[in-house]
Amino acid sequence: MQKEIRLFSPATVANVACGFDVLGFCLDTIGDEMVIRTTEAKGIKITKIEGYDLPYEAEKNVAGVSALAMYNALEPDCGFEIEIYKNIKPGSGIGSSSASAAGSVYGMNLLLGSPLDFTALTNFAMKGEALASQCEHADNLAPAIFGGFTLVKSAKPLKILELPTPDDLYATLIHPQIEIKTSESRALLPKEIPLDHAITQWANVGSLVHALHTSDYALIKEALHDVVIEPHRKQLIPHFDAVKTAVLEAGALGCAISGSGPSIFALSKGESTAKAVENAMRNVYANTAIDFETYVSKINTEGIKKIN
Ligand SMILES: Nc1ncnc2c1ncn2[C@@H]1O[C@H](COP(=O)(O)OP(=O)(O)O)[C@@H](O)[C@H]1O
Ligand SMILES: N[C@@H](CCOP(=O)(O)O)C(=O)O
Repeated sequence: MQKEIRLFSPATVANVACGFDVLGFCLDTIGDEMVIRTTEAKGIKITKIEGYDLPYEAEKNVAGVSALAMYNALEPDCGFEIEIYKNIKPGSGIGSSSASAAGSVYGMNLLLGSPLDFTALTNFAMKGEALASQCEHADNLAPAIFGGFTLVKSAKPLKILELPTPDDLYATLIHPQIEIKTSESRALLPKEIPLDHAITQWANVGSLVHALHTSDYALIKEALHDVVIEPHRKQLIPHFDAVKTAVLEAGALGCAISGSGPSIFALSKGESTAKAVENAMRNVYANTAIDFETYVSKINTEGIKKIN
């Protein structure tokens, strides 16, 4: 008998300022929907894509690549159809590719009776993510699958640490409607970094992890800085410095590039500050010719979930 499942697959913020390729958190209000269905015919088929123009061939769509990796490893006695209802614009910096790569394997696993744990699912989803970014990074996939804040302790072998989410922490995002491909934004980065920058950055990562554990908002504020990646990428994002200045004046704890951009995120203590930060972001872009969307979101501690 055919079985199907409908999922909400959330957007995510990777890097979280200081944690390039290791830190990420999951958003609440922004995400794709996906339907995964078992079929008698073997194999993986993408049968519907709405929202954005993306390839239907499983080998060219991140959802198909991760699904095929899992399918070939498990060799189940059914096939799967995938429908993607895309709300997250590809090339957004809020984990558009990750939502699809994670959603297909998460749904297949549920339909198969959950034989795999979240780390194994993330491992298969990384194969899909690699199609988009030319690199098997898990800093969007881990928060999409586990929920909350996550730290990728190592990618090979994959080890993910779940971090606590302070109750009153809110994210605000602005997404300028331009596309920055993760693969291109990664190509800009230096292969080596000065030791003093590395020292600052790993002190900030350690401090941010400690601050999340202790709900220390003052320390979150001190730790949300990126001296390694932001100087190289910020020129891709129009008005980045103006947004950062405006949101810090509006009371945000910190502000940085979301993933590889162009989205910019800020973290704030309390919803009213997060909304004031949204206004500050909007005011900067309102006087420009660039279209944009803004979002205020609680941190989503659940991750991908079954709906209906
Ligand atoms: N299901 C999918 N969802 C999003 N992007 C996809 C998908 N399948 C393939 N892609 C390709 O991946 C690229 C977008 O991924 P990426 O550059 O990492 O953006 P994002 O930061 O939004 O994840 C685009 O080239 C897009 O065509
Ligand atoms: N660590 C990666 C994260 C990319 O995130 P995305 O949302 O832009 O795909 C990077 O910074 O390259």
